[in-house]
Amino acid sequence: MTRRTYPGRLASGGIALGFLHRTDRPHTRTTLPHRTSGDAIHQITDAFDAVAARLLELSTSLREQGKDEQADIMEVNSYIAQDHDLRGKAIERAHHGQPAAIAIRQAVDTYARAIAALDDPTLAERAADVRQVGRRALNWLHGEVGPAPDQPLVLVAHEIGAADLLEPGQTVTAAISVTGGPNSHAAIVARSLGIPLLLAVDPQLLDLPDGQEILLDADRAAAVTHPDDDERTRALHAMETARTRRLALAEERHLPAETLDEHRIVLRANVATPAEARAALTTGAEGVGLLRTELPFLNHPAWPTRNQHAATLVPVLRTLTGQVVTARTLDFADDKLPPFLSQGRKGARLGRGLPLMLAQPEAFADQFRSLLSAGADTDLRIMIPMVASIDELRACRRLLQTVAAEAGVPTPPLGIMVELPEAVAAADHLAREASFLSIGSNDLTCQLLGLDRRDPTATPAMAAHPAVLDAIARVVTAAHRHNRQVSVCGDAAAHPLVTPLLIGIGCDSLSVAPAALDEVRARIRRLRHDTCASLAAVALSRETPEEVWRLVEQCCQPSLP
Ligand SMILES: C=C(OP(=O)(O)O)C(=O)O
Repeated sequence: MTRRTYPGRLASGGIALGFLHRTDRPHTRTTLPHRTSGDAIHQITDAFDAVAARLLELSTSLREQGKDEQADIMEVNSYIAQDHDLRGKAIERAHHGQPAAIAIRQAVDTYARAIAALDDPTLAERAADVRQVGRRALNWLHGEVGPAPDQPLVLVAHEIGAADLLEPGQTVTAAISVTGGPNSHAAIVARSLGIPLLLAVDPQLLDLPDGQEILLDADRAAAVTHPDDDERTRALHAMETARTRRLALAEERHLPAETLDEHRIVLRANVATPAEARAALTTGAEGVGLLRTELPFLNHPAWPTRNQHAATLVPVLRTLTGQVVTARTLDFADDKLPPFLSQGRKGARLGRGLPLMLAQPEAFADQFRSLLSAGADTDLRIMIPMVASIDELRACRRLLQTVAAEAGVPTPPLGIMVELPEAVAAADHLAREASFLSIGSNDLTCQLLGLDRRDPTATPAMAAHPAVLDAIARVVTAAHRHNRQVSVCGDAAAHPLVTPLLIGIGCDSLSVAPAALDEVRARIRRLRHDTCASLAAVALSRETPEEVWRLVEQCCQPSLP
């Protein structure tokens, strides 16, 4: 028994112990058991039908348990298994004489590769879903959908899928994957279930036999085979502590996000789907601080029409009836350009969302029309991304006023995202005319520090860089001079080393992922606003983010449950 450590990249933290179970062992048999009596074409159809039905069953059972976000993911996977294009590609190969398993494998590869080639990180993750569906179809053909062992499992795969983590009748304590990204569905599900997930491990791990004990240790971002007794005890203890902590944080949901010296912070959620909107309300969000509207259109062939906007907006806004909803207009930026904008634009400054939208006033007006109508039962606010100048804000307002007048409804509050250095420089003018300001710390940090958003060093903690803090402080001062509220809706709002600084600088509101709401609320409730203000003042005089992180660690680390 050799002990070995496999380092990786953490996509979901925690410590867990369990027995290795590989979910995607290669099929070695050349002949298939007779799952179906028909030819290859029938086998393909039956395999995809069986997978679609299984995933739908899984989705229904998750929905019955109130796990809507996970249910939605399974439902989407089931639609992939029903996709005519995908099946068609496999059937075409079968027509040319290929056996069902090979036809499915090749069709799935081609389909997934075509999606991944769009060079968009979000779609690359959808390609992973297609491969998972393909793997399930192949498993079905090989008769390998039996129940998993009744033990605490550490799932291991070349590429873990969300459905692997959700399969009922098994206890998954952790998962390890050779490939996959931190934004994959598997990573989202792992984080929402509190299952530690390690990515980018050495593929040699795949050669280990099922059933051997394996430890996933977030502190070391590593998996360890044959852990010793001390490691085992520590892991079991950490697992129990994490479970108790999640329950304790949830106990505070009904309490306001207020510091010990009674400074109130408005705590909202960032959402894009109805499932996230439901999760936000369940976890006590005071409405939505950022509704991302562009995500459904990243693979869209043309500017979305009014009806296409409505199809995506109505379900999520219906969930949010009566709530504050800060809806951001389409934000097609360099790192998320749909095909109809990407040609020849890579890296070009024009790739930023707002100039593109203003160059298409009819497309822009269509989104306003849909928002006004779909959001009629919400407390709707509209937010413009990537604003660089007062002229841009005025152009947006004129268009919104025209659309609202046509519809015979009042013009909703119109605010801006501050995520460009130009907006920081023009903060005073912008604050005078915008109804509210929201700091997009993800982009602003990268813009100010010259980082690419896909750069692994572009972490939310980098918002503690004194240059970024200084920019945020300027925006807050300008906004408060004009009685405008400032929110932060980038990921830094939820980072333990940045939240106290944002509160200390004077941000009025934080908007975070629904999964982070309990933790951020509990953190706010254990901070003092006056301490945060002194801390922020000192941080602004420091030179590096490392110095600021140390400062926060020393004076402002509340002990959460
Ligand atoms: C919230 C932000 O926008 P995005 O949706 O691009 O992350 C941001 O940049 O901080």
